[in-house]
Amino acid sequence: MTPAEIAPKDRLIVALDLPSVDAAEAMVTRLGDSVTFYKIGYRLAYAGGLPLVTKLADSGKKVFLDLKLHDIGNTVSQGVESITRLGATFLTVHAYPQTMKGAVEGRGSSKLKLLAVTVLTSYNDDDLHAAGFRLGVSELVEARAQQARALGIDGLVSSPEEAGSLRKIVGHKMNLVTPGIRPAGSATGDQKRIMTPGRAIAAGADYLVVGRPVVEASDPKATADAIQAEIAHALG
Ligand SMILES: O=C(O)c1cc(=O)[nH]c(=O)n1[C@@H]1O[C@H](COP(=O)(O)O)[C@@H](O)[C@H]1O
Repeated sequence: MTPAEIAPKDRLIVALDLPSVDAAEAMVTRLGDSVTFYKIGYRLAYAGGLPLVTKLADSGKKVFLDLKLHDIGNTVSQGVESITRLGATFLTVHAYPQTMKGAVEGRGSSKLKLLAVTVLTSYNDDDLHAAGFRLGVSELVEARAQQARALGIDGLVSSPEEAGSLRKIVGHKMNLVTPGIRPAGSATGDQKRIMTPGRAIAAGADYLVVGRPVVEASDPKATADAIQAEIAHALG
């Protein structure tokens, strides 16, 4: 989808990083109309949250299933084929060529959009070098974006810090989905490459993924509304 085709409200994706399906459903109820797009990741998926993907999708919400798949190509392909039946809008895989190729094969002609995770937002250059990588963050993000585009991946997950350079590489052919979002004054936690919601949109991000600043807020709905207002303001 081009930026103009994305409903402004859909640009905020709230990560339901909560311990149980009951807690996640209570949060969805609490957030009400303020949030249209939810992410289900490790914590909830491994706590029985996969059926919630279909339940939320059937209720009219959009779902980003964040399983960050990475395995031999055949296994990734078969896993993605199973996931196409859940009704998610987005699915993450790590941006390794064999993994991305397998995911594209498994997705087939379904409507599931594949996002490649370039370099996790908790990593900086030192973390990459410690993990054995030769390239720094910006070089590796760009190299992986080029490979993802060539393999038919639909979007990229990166920090908003890389949104400007990624847009030059992929134009509007791929969606840029950015975690590492921190409203002014909120705790950074383990994130290292962060931006405020407004700055991330101005930098060219299509979707903002926000977890703890919303789900751990004393008033999650008011926090989500404030982020939505910041996004709308940045979009002009
Ligand atoms: O794929 C992701 O969603 C992801 C990629 C990345 O590089 N960094 C990152 O933080 N995420 C996810 O985005 C969410 C961010 O959560 P908060 O740091 O609590 O806002 C978490 O669910 C992460 O798993």
